[in-house]
Parts: sequence; C-alpha cells; structure tokens
Amino acid sequence: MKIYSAEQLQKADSLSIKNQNISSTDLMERAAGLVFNQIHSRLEGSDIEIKIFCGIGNNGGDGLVIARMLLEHGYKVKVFIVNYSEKRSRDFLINYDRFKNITKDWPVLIKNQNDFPKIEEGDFVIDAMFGIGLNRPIEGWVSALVEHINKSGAFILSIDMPSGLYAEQVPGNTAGIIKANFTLTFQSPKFTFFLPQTMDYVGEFQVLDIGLDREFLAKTNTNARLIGKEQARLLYKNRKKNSHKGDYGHTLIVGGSYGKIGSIVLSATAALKTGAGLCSVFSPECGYEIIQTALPEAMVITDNQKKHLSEIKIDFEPDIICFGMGAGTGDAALNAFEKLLKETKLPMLIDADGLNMLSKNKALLDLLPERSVLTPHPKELERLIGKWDDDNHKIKKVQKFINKYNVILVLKGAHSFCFSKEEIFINNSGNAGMSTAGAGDVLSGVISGLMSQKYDPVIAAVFGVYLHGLAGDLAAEKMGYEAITAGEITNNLGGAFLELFREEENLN
Ligand SMILES: NC(=O)C1=CN([C@@H]2O[C@H](COP(=O)(O)OP(=O)(O)OC[C@H]3O[C@@H](n4cnc5c(N)ncnc54)[C@H](OP(=O)(O)O)[C@@H]3O)[C@@H](O)[C@H]2O)[C@@H](O)CC1
Ligand SMILES: [K+]
Repeated sequence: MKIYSAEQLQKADSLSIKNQNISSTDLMERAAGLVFNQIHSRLEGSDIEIKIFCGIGNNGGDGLVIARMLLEHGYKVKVFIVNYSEKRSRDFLINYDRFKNITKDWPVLIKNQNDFPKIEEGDFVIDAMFGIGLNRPIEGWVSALVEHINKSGAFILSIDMPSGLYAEQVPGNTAGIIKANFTLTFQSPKFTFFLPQTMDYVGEFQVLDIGLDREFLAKTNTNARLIGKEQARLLYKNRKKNSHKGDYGHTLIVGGSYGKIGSIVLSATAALKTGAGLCSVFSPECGYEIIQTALPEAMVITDNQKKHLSEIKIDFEPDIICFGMGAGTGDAALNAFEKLLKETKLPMLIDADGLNMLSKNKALLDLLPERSVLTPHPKELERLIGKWDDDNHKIKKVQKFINKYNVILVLKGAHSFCFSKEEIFINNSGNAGMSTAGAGDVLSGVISGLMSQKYDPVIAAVFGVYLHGLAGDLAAEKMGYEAITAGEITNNLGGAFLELFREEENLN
C-alpha cells in the first residue's frame, strides 16, 4: 500500500472533485460517512455521550458531519469548536450550519482555557481538530487543550491524524499532540504512523478508502510503501513440480564463537525452513557437534581455530553467504571477514557482529559486494552511520549510506524499514513478543534462504521481514507474547507461508 504525502493527498482531493464531478462538500460527506459507519458498527447505538472536538478547517468539517450523522442515529453528541483562528473553511461553515439546523444543542465555542469542558475517564472523545493541514506546532491554549484531553483518560478516536502530528515530519517537541487510542485515516496511512518517535500517538489505525482519483493514485510514485499480507503474497515465487534441491540454492551461514553457536544454528534452521535447497554452516571447531546434533539437515565445515573464526575456507560456491551472527569482533575474525569480503562477488547478508566489524573498520564497507543486505537493529545502525537528531534525520543518513555503498538495509524495529535505493518498504507484521534473543538471527536466515532461491535481494529483504513477522504473529496466537522464543518464530515459518494464501474468513 503506497504511503502518500499530505501534498499528494491534497492533489488527489482536488482532482477527485473535478473528475468525479462532485463538490468538496460531497467528498467530505463521503469520508465522514465512512467514519460514522465504523463508529456505529462498534458502538451499536450505545447511550454513551460522544464529545467531538472540531477545528475550523476541513478536519473540523469532518467532525461536524460525523456529529450530525451520529445525532441523526440517536447518539448523544456534544460538539466543541476549537476556535484557534477566525479563518474557517467553506466546508466547515456549510457543515456548521447543517449541524445547527438539526439540533438546539449548538456547538460550544472554546476560545481559551476557561472554556475547557470536563472530560472524564471512560468518556469517548473524537479528535477532529487538525488533519493534514497542520503546518506548525500547536501552541498556547490549544496545546493546553490537547494535554487536557490526553490526561483525561478518555478513549480518543482521531480523524485522519492525531491532531498536532505532521504527516511526514517528526515534531521538534511533542507538547500539543493528541495521543489517540485509535485513528481512522483517509485513503493512505501517513508516514509518521510508523516512526518510532511518533507511532505511539496514533494508537491502532485503520485506513478508509474514500475513493480518491484512482488514476492519479496509481501513477503517483511515493517514497514509502506499507507491506501487508496482500502485498507480501505477490512477492512469493511458486515452486515448480519438476525441480530438485539445486534449484533452491545453497546457503552458507558463517559465524559463531564459543558460547554463541546457537545463533548460527538459529539462522541455518530458518534458512532451511524458508526453503533453501541446501545449507552449510561454517563455524569455529567447537560448533561442530552442536550444529550436527541440533540440525542434521545442515552440513558443517569448521575453522582450524577452536573458539573463534580465523580463516573461512570452503571448496564450493554458495548462492548466498550470511555472515556475522555470534562471530565476535576479535582481530582473527575481522581478518577472516575481510578476506571473505574480498573473495565474494555475489550479494551477501551481513548481520550482528558482521555489522559491528564494519563499524569498527569502515574501510571494509568499500569491499561489500553490491546489493548486499545489512540487517542492523537501531544500536548497530548507530555504530554504523553515527548518531542522528531525530527519525527524519536518521532516514536521510541511511539513504545516503545505502546509496554510497549500493546496499539494501533492513532497520529492525516495531515496524521494520527496508531501505532500497528507490523506495522505503515499511513492514506491517510482527509483534512485541518478538523482542527476544535470537529473533534477529532467525531473520538473517529467512532473508538468506530467500536469496539462495534467487529472490532479488530487495524482494528477499522485504518478503523475509514480512514472513518473519507473520511467523511471530502466528506464534503469538498460540502462546501469547511472553513465551515466544526465536525457535518458535522459526517453527511458525511454514504456517506463515500457508497464511499468506489463506483467505480472510468472512465474519458476517
Ligand atoms: N485531502 C483529502 O483527501 C480529504 C481531506 N479531508 C479532511 O480535510 C483535512 C485537511 O483539512 P485542511 O486542509 O482544511 O486542514 P486542517 O488540518 O483542518 O487545518 C486547518 C487549518 O489550520 C491552520 N493551522 C495549521 N496548523 C495550525 C496550528 N498549529 N495552529 C493553528 N492553526 C493551524 C491552517 O491554516 P493557516 O492558518 O495556515 O492558513 C490549516 O489550513 C484532512 O485531514 C481530512 O480530515 C476530508 O474531508 C475529505 C478528503
Ligand atoms: K484529527
């Protein structure tokens, strides 16, 4: 799903009005109608009072339409107009009048702190103060109102966006941003919904398709794209009946050190469970029995050093080398890595201590095979590219880095981001239970397993991250978050492939 910018959505908005031969008031009615349906289907006529805070632009206009529809369906509604300026939009004014025409309980104007209504824990608040028209931080008494709402303990539903949040930029300071429990957003999720600094303001979100101009949306390129099940399914490559293990490639997992052999076992198992035809593991000598016992499906080659890597000698040509898990960053391992980089032409996958070695010795970055995949978590990324001021700055730095070294970078997080030269892919699977030891080693194995099957490195990264998250979601369904271990993620990889093609159950 493409993630459009506020500017692109505004363009789509005016084009739709022109091409569909409707007025902007009609479009507002359509958008707000979809919000009303969602609220109505959840509240089912409940007699709870709904407090709606409307700005004076079109986000406020949406709020007024929602208020009218709720009132017409028998809900108790109290509307507050947050009068932050005198510049009311045309559609706000039209809907202000329409609302006043159907009730004697007219909206209450809030002009300063003295006008703030009482909001209690358990109240239902709709936030329709600002949407994609926000162009500066919320200040003064309006910011105080936002805090008043946030502190109330009410359930907060934001319309289009939590008021105070920009669509693309992280804010300089977070005073004056609504902390929503749920956001119903129009046409496209906004980029800030996925950034670590801002995602908590959004709560859960749902995208409502308000029918903006299809042609414009299809031909407009975006900087980022959200990967959910529908998108991931399209990335899957069918297996041919007439095939053998050689068709699915040979993955070589290189890493491990004394006490950390488990990491490479996890990666290798994940590579095989993702469909690699063959998997070899290169480890220090101490890993031999462990790997052979834990994973009889893998072949094992050992270093001549007992406890750490020193020289990676292999007599075959793997389709993908995945390097770094549990390898340590000692001089011998570093030398081995440098030599391996010099000898390898095909894209590699570099994780964990492989990344730490690159950070310690930046000259190695120039040796990275083109289109290799790097999979740092935020701390590893910081070591690699240096500190950043905020999430937007971080993204700029990553883009500069991947362009300079011609690599693909997966930044792991609640929503993992896959950076390619062309686009950012934001992952929408996974859960908090996956913050557990070894989950990253499993991801490296999954992406390597796909690369060995000749998935393009960008696709392997994007698809691998999605599958890994989906396997974690399946694990969570069975055992809750706390009991998920890295091995459980691997155990659910098969289920994740099946789940990709399972049609959603019709709940009606
Ligand atoms: N596009 C679509 O697809 C559709 C959009 N729809 C809806 O319209 C919403 C966008 O509406 P909008 O453009 O009127 O802007 P909105 O967010 O209501 O802000 C109002 C004005 O506030 C001002 N202002 C900004 N920051 C400020 C601040 N900190 N403190 C004080 N004032 C500030 C600024 O005006 P300025 O003062 O800069 O002239 C701004 O224009 C969108 O989110 C969705 O809900 C749907 O109805 C249908 C389809
Ligand atoms: K809002």
